[in-house]
Amino acid sequence: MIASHAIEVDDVTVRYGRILALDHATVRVPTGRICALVGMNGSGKSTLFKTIVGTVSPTTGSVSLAGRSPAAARKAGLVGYVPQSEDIDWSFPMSVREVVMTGRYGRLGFTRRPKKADHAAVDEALARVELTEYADRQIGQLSGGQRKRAFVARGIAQEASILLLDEPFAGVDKRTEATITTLLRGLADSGVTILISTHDLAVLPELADEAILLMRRVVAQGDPTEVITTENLVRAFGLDPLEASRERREEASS
Ligand SMILES: Nc1ncnc2c1ncn2[C@@H]1O[C@H](COP(=O)(O)OP(=O)(O)OP(=O)(O)O)[C@@H](O)[C@H]1O
Repeated sequence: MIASHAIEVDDVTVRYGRILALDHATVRVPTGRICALVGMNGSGKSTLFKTIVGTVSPTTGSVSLAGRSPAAARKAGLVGYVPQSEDIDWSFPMSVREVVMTGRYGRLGFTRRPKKADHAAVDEALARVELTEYADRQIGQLSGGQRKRAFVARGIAQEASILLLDEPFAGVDKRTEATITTLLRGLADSGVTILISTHDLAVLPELADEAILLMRRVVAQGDPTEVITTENLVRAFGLDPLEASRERREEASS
């Protein structure tokens, strides 16, 4: 049976020593939907991802992915994770093709030797993100937007049924943003469940079926137009959003 919610996060609290990063957060993402996770710096977005992937253990609550624990889901290759760019060592001597092939590792078996089907899956994933001509470049020799697309290709090659993307639009231009959005919509339409963290409220109407506002706890979750209200933004960001963007402009120009 297919679970109606591919991602179920129940009452999860995470502490790093004395820092409370997530406070009794409950999140549900329906199968085949795109859900945007919105929150200010330090609101717990990456921590939520790490808890879902299973690299951070909650002090309260639990996570279920298509009915499995994070460890079991990871072992079964159900979850693809596109981390923040800062979390990746771009000087690592790996080509784009090799990075995308790491998405197949869970399927390669004992010998770790890719078969014809694995090469075909990697070629197809590279084509879908329009990186075929960059396949043999070292990953550090890509632009910011191409780097994001390389990791999205890894998730596609993995044939993950749950895809987590941490800030995929940070530092990318409008064209790449549109390419990634179209690609994600196609994946969701084929049944992949997608959770994306973003600061960019402007992408939400095009991108997301659902939105979650996070401020250590879940301030609101649901239809983006109902979640992204001035009242909720003030609760999540602590400032009137117009005021916040004015402050950011002033900071940038000073
Ligand atoms: N390994 C860690 N050790 C201690 N504190 C941490 C650790 N990782 C995160 N934190 C703290 O936990 C809180 C939540 O951090 P997290 O990275 O989840 O936020 P975020 O919403 O992803 O932020 P950003 O938008 O800046 O990436 C912050 O106060 C952060 O300083």
